[in-house]
Amino acid sequence: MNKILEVENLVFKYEKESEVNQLNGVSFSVTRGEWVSIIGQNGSGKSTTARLIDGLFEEFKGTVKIDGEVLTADNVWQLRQKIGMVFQNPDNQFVGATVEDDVAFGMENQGIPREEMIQRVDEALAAVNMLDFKTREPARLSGGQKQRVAVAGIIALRPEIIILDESTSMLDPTGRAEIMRVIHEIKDRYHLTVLSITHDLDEAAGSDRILVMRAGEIIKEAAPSDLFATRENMVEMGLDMPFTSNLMNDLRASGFVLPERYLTEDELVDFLAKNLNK
Ligand SMILES: Nc1ncnc2c1ncn2[C@@H]1O[C@H](COP(=O)(O)OP(=O)(O)OP(=O)(O)O)[C@@H](O)[C@H]1O
Repeated sequence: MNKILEVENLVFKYEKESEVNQLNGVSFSVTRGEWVSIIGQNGSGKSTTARLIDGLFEEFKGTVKIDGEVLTADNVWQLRQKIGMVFQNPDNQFVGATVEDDVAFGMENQGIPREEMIQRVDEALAAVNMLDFKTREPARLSGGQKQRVAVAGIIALRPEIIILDESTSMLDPTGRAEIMRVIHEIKDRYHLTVLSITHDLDEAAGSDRILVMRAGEIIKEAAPSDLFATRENMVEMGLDMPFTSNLMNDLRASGFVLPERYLTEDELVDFLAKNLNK
């Protein structure tokens, strides 16, 4: 299998003097084209892991391999071009005077020709439904609109790995689903890899694989259907269940016979539509 990302035994702490590590031996790998979600309680080390992969910390133990190359202080700028990271707070990533400048910014740094840049800016803004805001000032947008523009900036760059760190947390459920659909489409079209940190379990349910973090460690790695199969599993890890799992449990309690496995929202709707009409 072609591994685009391999992380081995990462140990990291923010403060040298501290006795507590924020990452305590994190290891996992991601195959090219995969969509992997990281979930876990607040403070479990999800964002720290993502930042470390993006080369934002110099001092850590363990190795990060991107596209087969070990990340070092010497190649961080070159390897970082393969990664497009969308942070939780979009305010920290706006640099341009207008939305279009902003989306173009990363491409300018990569020396992409002007004609192609203009085309990609329009394409990316259209994908996130923000084309009408092209000449607006980013600072005046709402939190959700800023997140859309931040996603457009990354889509336009077409990095090999997209890392989403709670990148849709300011959007309402419809907006969130819309952006996720766009990222899924882009991912498939350009065969990208996605690593997504999220608190939204319904979103995580759409991934190929889920990593669960607790106290700086990965405590579980599973396909969504296996992870969400039992409530005990999730409760034990201090997590809730996705919406459909909770709904399925309630329906079972009222006497409905449902499949044992986890169903996505669409699958559950289909199942109920077929079986309620009988
Ligand atoms: N800049 C920092 N300096 C010191 N400690 C930090 C810093 N950033 C995060 N931490 C601590 O590191 C630990 C892991 O934080 P991290 O943000 O990686 O967790 P997380 O799982 O992403 O949480 P959340 O879901 O709340 O975003 C937490 O205890 C946090 O308080």
